[in-house]
Amino acid sequence: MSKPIYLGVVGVGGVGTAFLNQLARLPNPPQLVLLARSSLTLLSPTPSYSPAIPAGDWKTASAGASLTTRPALSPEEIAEYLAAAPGRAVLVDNTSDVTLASAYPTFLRKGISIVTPNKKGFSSDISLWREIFAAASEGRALVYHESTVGAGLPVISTLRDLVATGDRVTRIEGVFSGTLSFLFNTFAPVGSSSTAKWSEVVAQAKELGYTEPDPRDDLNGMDVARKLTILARIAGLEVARPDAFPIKSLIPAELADIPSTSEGIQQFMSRLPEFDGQMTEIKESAERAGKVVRYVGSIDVAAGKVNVGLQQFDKDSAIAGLKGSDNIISFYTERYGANPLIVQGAGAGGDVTAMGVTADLLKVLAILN
Ligand SMILES: NC(=O)C1=CN([C@@H]2O[C@H](COP(=O)(O)OP(=O)(O)OC[C@H]3O[C@@H](n4cnc5c(N)ncnc54)[C@H](OP(=O)(O)O)[C@@H]3O)[C@@H](O)[C@H]2O)C=CC1
Ligand SMILES: N[C@@H](CC=O)C(=O)O
Ligand code: NA
Repeated sequence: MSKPIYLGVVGVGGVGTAFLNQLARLPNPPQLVLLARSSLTLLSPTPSYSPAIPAGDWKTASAGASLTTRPALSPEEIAEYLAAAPGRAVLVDNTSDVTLASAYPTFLRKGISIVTPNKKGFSSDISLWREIFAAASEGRALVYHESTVGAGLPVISTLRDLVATGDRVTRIEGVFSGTLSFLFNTFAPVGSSSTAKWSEVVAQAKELGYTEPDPRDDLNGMDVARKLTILARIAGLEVARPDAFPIKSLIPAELADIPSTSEGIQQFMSRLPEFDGQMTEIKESAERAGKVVRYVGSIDVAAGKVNVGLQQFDKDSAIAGLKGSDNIISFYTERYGANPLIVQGAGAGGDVTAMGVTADLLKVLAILN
């Protein structure tokens, strides 16, 4: 019989909640011993690390006496708790927190594997990227982050397989943001006219759980830049930082300096309608050319160049015809020649993102067991 594996989960927002629901339905789930949000941590008592936290019913269980409740713990305290568990441990980070992501090397050196949709660890300064993978081999721990690009779509695994099997990836291009795909597909659809205002569609994307916790991280292009940074690094380019190349921002200059606090986000959303005209002009300029505008990215591996921004497309092109929050990612490689390997489907949303996280966890469990 395989030994129990101990699981810590941080973040219970849109993705975290969907992940916990999927975890609760697994036939042989790991022991959930730590569950944290920004203000609260729920722990199985030491030294037994038992009872486990019920993944599907943690809110009710948190009111009972059998679990320990603490305020927020530091990443180092979480790592210490998980490292002292009586078996291998895995941390699932369902936040977008940069401090936690910066502490992945600490977890990995202690032998704690990481599964996460959080882009920050893999797309910040390249020194953190290097430290993460060095720490993983030092601690014989695993790092899986499929949902950092294209949510649950098999983008990272596909690219890693291409590289590991010796194919030469020459170019990666497409639509990498579920939010921006939804915004343009709704605001400037092909085949029908839309009267929706830009700010209304942004509010809808936020409501549907497609945006980053601060929607400006989508609108300023940084979320796409982070995804391209991750893919470029896997393809072999040493991208120093996610802002190492030009990025087109869709944030009105007047709103760029509002702070990224919850009040700041509210203020941004309530002032966005004042600037709807700017996006209408971008949409109408494409219409005058008989085209539609979309937000795309590309990596030219041979030339070492990354591009992120708006582009006009023919109405019968694959990118113009995307629906909902769909991403489309084309891999041009030596083996695939002129016909790229294409991955397409929903690129944002709690359930599809959690699918990538849960599938990664299953891969880690299969290796650790
Ligand atoms: N939504 C999507 O479609 C996709 C999301 N992702 C990534 O998934 C991650 C989560 O996104 P999403 O669920 O939408 O975000 P949410 O804002 O819905 O949830 C974030 C969660 O993280 C918690 N949190 C934030 N900071 C900390 C911290 N320092 N310590 C403990 N908990 C913290 C929040 O706590 P509290 O509950 O107390 O506020 C909240 O529970 C992000 O990295 C995002 O980029 C990736 C692909 C797609
Ligand atoms: N906000 C992101 C979520 C997935 O990474 C997006 O819209 O693509
Ligand atoms: Na993915």
